[in-house]
Amino acid sequence: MFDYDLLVIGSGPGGQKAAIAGAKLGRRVAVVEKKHMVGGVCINTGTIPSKTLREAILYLTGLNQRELYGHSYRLKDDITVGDLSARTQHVIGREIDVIRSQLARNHVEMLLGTARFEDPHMVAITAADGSVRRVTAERAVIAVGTRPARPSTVAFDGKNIVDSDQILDMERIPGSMVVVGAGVIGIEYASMFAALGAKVTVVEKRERMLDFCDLEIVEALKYQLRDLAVTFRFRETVARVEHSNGATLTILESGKRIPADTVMYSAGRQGVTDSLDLEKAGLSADDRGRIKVDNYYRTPVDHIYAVGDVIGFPALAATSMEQGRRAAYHACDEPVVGDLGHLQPIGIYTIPEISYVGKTEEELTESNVPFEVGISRYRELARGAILGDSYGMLKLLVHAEDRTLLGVHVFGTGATELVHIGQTVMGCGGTIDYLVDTVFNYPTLAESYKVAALDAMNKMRAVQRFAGTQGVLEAP
Ligand SMILES: Cc1cc2nc3c(=O)[nH]c(=O)nc-3n(C[C@H](O)[C@H](O)[C@H](O)COP(=O)(O)OP(=O)(O)OC[C@H]3O[C@@H](n4cnc5c(N)ncnc54)[C@H](O)[C@@H]3O)c2cc1C
Ligand SMILES: NC(=O)c1ccc[n+]([C@@H]2O[C@H](COP(=O)([O-])OP(=O)(O)OC[C@H]3O[C@@H](n4cnc5c(N)ncnc54)[C@H](O)[C@@H]3O)[C@@H](O)[C@H]2O)c1
Repeated sequence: MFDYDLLVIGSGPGGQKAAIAGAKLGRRVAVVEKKHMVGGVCINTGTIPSKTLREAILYLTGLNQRELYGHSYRLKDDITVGDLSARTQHVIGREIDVIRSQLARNHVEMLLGTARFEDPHMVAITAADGSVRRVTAERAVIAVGTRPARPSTVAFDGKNIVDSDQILDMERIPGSMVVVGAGVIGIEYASMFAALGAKVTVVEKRERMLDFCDLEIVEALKYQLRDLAVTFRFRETVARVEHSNGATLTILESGKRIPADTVMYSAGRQGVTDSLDLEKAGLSADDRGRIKVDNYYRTPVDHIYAVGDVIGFPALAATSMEQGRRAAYHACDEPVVGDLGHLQPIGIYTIPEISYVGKTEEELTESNVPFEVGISRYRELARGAILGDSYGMLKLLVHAEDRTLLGVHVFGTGATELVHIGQTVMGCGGTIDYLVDTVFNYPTLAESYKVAALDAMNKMRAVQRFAGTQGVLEAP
């Protein structure tokens, strides 16, 4: 009766995984995507280019080697935009190939164009040449993602005043830069340009940045960024940006004026729902273009699901993929177990990187959970010395009574990988006894788990001693 069992709009991480999951369950599936955007924001303008850029910057500037070879060490003296974009384009091209091939071998049809609803089961797809094709589907998954939010008062020109998509097309590396908005995107790019030697000023209207992260770790990041000549202006709002002869002047509401070669806006993102004609499907979006869903990613129209950035927080490639898979399973009447729950990791690819899973100290204190902190510093690990990372740290938050692991916070080399050891222990309901009693490879950064677990254990023992319950800690 319908052309497809499942129609997915958008080929970002959410759309891809929804499509493949549907196909694996034997459904006839198609994905609609604009010709130049296969792979979504994730591959073309977001996660992949920014993470590749970071890697290219770390390699070419030699930043991570300077502790070992001296502060003037650089792999290349005059780093150009060409040096950086060569690597980015290589990785983007490769990832698009992988996605195309995965979709094709799972018999997912790719319909190139922009989709809009004509009714709850029919979508019109306008191709680049203006031709329109109509298809019907029993169920649909909306995975259209977001685009940068642009204040109407700012005259973006794509060269000196840019958003976080346009920064990837920069013609030269700026000598100075204002970053508006200290969210994840703003801070990641601020650290990259600072590593390249740009004088970066970050303007953020809130009191602190990355307020969902552990305070001590954010302070450590701020210290490292200040060391790279980043200036922070918190509780400040940009009033306007002036532009003349290839230079900019950012004027803050407080009256401060900041001259810079480039101003980059990273002040939030907006769901790409305005061209979907949602009302024809019986749906609507909020003022930030986001669609409301239930626990199964089902919109108020039962056979239409929405996943990824278009449904809002946490707006990560990592979670979007899993939301896509779960939505497709539900749409195809396949059981879905559990939810994404409290073990969702956060990875922030600043220089140095941050990652965490579970609770922060602030959250535990607010909810009166007694906890102990175990810390390991990379500078005391042999692997830290070998790598030349003296600032990294791993922090474990441990329940003071049953010794279960409540949170893992990592700062420094490999943080986004290391966090998964703690996530696994937490997922299995493990205690730090496991980490204390396990042998880790040496020399590794993973060893930091044992060092931090021992630190927490020693602190808890000190409390026990004081309380007069000397002796071996009892297993919970
Ligand atoms: C600079 C930056 C860095 C990031 N870094 C990370 C990171 O390190 N880790 C992480 O987990 N996440 C990161 N993210 C977030 C991550 O990129 C997003 O969470 C993820 O891409 C969202 O996936 P999605 O499935 O919602 O779709 P998206 O990747 O947003 O793609 C949506 C697709 O839908 C298409 N589309 C929209 N409307 C239509 C229509 N009407 N018809 C057809 N197609 C349509 C678009 O063309 C687009 O290709 C970053 C984002 C940015 C911007
Ligand atoms: N490593 C990662 O996982 C990663 C990397 C990049 C982006 N992302 C995702 O992309 C999404 C978007 O990120 P984002 O950083 O653009 O948005 P955001 O909403 O997280 O941050 C925007 C920041 O800009 C500030 N701001 C807004 N207007 C301002 C103004 N006029 N002056 C000064 N400050 C202003 C806000 O207070 C806020 O702190 C996030 O949800 C994030 O999860 C994830």
